[in-house]
Amino acid sequence: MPTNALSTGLLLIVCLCVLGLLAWAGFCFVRWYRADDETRISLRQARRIRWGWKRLALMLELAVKDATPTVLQHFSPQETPAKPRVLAPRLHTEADPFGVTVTADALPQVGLSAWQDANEGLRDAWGMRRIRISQPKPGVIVARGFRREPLEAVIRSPLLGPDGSPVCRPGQFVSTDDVLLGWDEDGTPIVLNLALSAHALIAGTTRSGKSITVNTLLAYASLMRDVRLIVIDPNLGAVAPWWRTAYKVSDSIHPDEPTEILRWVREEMQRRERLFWSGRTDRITNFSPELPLIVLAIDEVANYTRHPDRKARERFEAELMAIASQGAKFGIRLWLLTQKPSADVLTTAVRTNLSARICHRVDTTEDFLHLFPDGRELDITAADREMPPGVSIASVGDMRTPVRLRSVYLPTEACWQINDLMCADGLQIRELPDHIDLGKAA
Ligand SMILES: Nc1ncnc2c1ncn2[C@@H]1O[C@H](COP(=O)(O)OP(=O)(O)OP(=O)(O)O)[C@@H](O)[C@H]1O
Repeated sequence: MPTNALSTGLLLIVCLCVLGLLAWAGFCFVRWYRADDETRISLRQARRIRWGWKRLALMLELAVKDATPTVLQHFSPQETPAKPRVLAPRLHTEADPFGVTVTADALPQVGLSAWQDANEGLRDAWGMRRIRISQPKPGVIVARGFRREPLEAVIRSPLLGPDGSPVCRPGQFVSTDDVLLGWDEDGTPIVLNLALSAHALIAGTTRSGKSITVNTLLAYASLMRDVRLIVIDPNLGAVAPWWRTAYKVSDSIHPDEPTEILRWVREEMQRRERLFWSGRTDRITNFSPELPLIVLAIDEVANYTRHPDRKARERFEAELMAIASQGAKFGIRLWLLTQKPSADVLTTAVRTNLSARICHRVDTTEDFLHLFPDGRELDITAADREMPPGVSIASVGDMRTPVRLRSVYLPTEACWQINDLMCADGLQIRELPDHIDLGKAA
């Protein structure tokens, strides 16, 4: 029966619409549920942007009026001419912790310059602190709205939940996973891939945020099942939370004990050399628990390279140089931390091998130039007293130019909690040093 077929068809369409709506509602709920507090605020803002868009586009001359009659209007018997239609660019919004990214179609006569002219109006109407407008390809306009400045925000590490306790588990990561170091001033995530990266240098005066930055690195390295962590730290600051689980540790102030560790690393490099023959390769790129990537972090490296015991200092520097120049291809990643990156702390030969650079606030332009030799040509500097803790100038991975980076916030207390999880999982390999009594410390 045709009527029956019609009603079945209608019912099917209604069912499909309801299913579509349910799927959409489910998607929105999951997105909302998984978002952090700041992203939820941005999600609300994104909704407001979409709802008020047509009116706003017209007011800011980002819409065009089209007087061409539609097919229906063309054949309708009206005497009066058809009302022009408002054509506003189609929008796609994406929320993140810093604001909303709006991607829009460019219309004829409403291109990049029209959007740039409307920048102030958009900023006020959308309630943003600033909007960066770009045209990544012809026909597409991107308006990146910032509710808050990425460099001013305190951004919790993704390893922590909303209450600040760890939401990670031991062995969760591998060395090829990206480590989120932080965000640049445009809200772009800055990530580091330990397996693909090389050695690194982190500099900054006291209280500039070096430890918080290195906490992230040490935490991820500890949670990676194909990474072995070695930490040398005369201040017992960065190493303390990882003391019980790191493969090798030293808090010695004299260079001899660290030199022994470096020697072991070098011997390991020699052991790995035969893999080049069997694997017909010139570098190790695949890591596993049997052949782990070795992350070797040395805090306050100046303590060793400027130690008054000249012979001991030279032995340390010789080993360090060998690892810096040859270690990367054997699967060693050297991370050196120093307050002052000057030539008497690290020789140019060592420094040139540390290709990833993170420079927190430093005292002088010379210090900055030691990390970024072409720093005078950059319009950013870390020799800036106003630079807040946790912000640095960074160049990691295949970045072409250095960026301002706000490190994610992973406090030392949270590192201890992560390490407690590792110990509970049976990964403890040593006790805390004799003189440390956790009961008393608590
Ligand atoms: N990414 C960050 N987000 C928010 N606050 C930060 C961040 N980094 C550092 N801070 C703040 O700055 C303080 C000092 O940071 P941190 O201990 O890392 O400095 P440091 O350079 O290691 O100092 P020192 O050399 O004295 O150990 C922290 O206690 C914290 O309050």
